[in-house]
Amino acid sequence: MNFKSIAKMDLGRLILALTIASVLVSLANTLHASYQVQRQQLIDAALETNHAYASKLAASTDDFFASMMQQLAYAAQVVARDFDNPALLKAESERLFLQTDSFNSIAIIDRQAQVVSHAPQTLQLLGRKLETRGVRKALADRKPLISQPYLSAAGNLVISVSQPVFDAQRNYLGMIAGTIYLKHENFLNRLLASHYYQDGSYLYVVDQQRRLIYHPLNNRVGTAVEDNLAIEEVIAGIAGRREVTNSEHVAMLAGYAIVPATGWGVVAQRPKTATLAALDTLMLKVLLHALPVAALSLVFIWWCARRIARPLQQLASGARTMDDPATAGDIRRVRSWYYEAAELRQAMLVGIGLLQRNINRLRQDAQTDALTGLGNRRTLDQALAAWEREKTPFAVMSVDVDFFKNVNDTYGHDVGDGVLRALAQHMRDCARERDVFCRIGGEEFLVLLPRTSPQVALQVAERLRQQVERADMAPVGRVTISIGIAHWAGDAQGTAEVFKRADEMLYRAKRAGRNRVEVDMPEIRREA
Ligand SMILES: Nc1nc2c(ncn2[C@@H]2O[C@H](COP(=O)(O)OP(=O)(O)OP(=O)(O)O)[C@@H](O)[C@H]2O)c(=O)[nH]1
Repeated sequence: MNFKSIAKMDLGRLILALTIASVLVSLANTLHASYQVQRQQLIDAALETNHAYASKLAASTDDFFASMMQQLAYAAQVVARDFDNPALLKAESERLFLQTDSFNSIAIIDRQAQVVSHAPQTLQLLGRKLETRGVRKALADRKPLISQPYLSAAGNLVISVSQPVFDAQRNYLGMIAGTIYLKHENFLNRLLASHYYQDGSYLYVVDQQRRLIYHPLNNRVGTAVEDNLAIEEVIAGIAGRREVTNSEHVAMLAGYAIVPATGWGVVAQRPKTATLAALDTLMLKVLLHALPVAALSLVFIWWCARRIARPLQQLASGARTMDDPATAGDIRRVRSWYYEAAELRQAMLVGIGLLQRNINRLRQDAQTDALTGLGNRRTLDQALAAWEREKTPFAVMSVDVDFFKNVNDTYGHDVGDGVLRALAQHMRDCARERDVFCRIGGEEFLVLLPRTSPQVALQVAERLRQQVERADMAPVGRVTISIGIAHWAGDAQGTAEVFKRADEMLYRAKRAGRNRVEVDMPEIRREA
């Protein structure tokens, strides 16, 4: 929309357009702000939830390991009483294996790394020397230990939890170890797998080497995860929450916590898209709730805009016809119910008053002969147009001062003007209100007498002639006039002819000796 088309808009439409624009902008702004706030809230809530959940699971896992340690410590005390008794070792290892489902296997190992008992028996490790890193480290350290993941003798990816076995004299006898097969079902992954949503949320556990201890995708267990800020922080001992990108390049909202017993990190995360999925529906609801009020306010504003614009529109249409006399009445009727419109109306009324007075004066000036104050040719034309239209019969008196040149020559032009003014006054005195007097040039005058018969016109002319003849026009003294009369009967014939005939009658009067009246009707002339 360019400036020209805006300039053609009326005030009501302008207010409405402005209001619609501002309502739309504020609606969009509200939606945008509300979208941003809701979005941030959803993200914060998801991060917080994941952090809380990761912390809870880290604590549960820690408890789980503490409980395992306790069980193994008790068993270590039992077997320490008679470490050379295979039946006792077997009974204790089977008890441990069967009584809880914490371990996938139990092994009792002497200080030469030889398996002296194990459960389940299907492992067939009895008498075998275990050279795994976990076993070597546990035997070397001689203290409670949770190992890093390693490949067991049976080829399973495992972690082992072990307690040293000391006899009553604090002699080191060996160790009792429980193993957890990371890729098999066990108590640990049952505990961790309880977190699994349909919306793509999941949880995983990494050790200090960034290796996955637990992951819902079993084949990823044992693999290392690189370039993940959440993992970097959690293995550095920092619990927290942040947005990360997972190995499949999906943006995730992650919360993470540390398992103190192992230094593992538990990471719970939810896809960002799933978290924000509800937002579009939420925004639609916000929009639907906001729309009725917005629509109602638009209707209300439209109504107000019309009421505000109406007096100005009426004043504007009045301004277009200020020269029309009816406009003042129209403007007076405008209901200017507010300050500016009332002021404008008042100013326009004053302006119209001035304009009308000026127009009337100009109109009058345009139709008035400046010297005599009688009408001029324009007045004549106007009257004729109306009478021709209405077929109004009229008589014409063509009046001319006799020997006026002598007056001018003898007394001067100014005195001549005075004579013309005096003559004009005599004409006014002799005629009626509705008659039209014009000075059409020099010392020639026309008097139009509507609805007047030639006889009556003759009487009027005679009265005028005699009055002028008797008047003392000092310093000139006596002045006479000659008059020619013609009549238009309101017939089809144009009025031009009647003036011609009135002129002819005037010249006839002049030729006949002046100071006379001649009528364009033979019978009347005879009477006269
Ligand atoms: N003072 C004055 N004289 C005017 C005006 N207009 C025309 N005249 C004069 O009127 C005179 C008209 O003279 P003429 O038309 O010759 O006729 P006349 O002397 O009146 O003689 P007749 O008409 O034949 O009786 C001229 O001298 C014009 O100069 C005017 O406005 N004022």
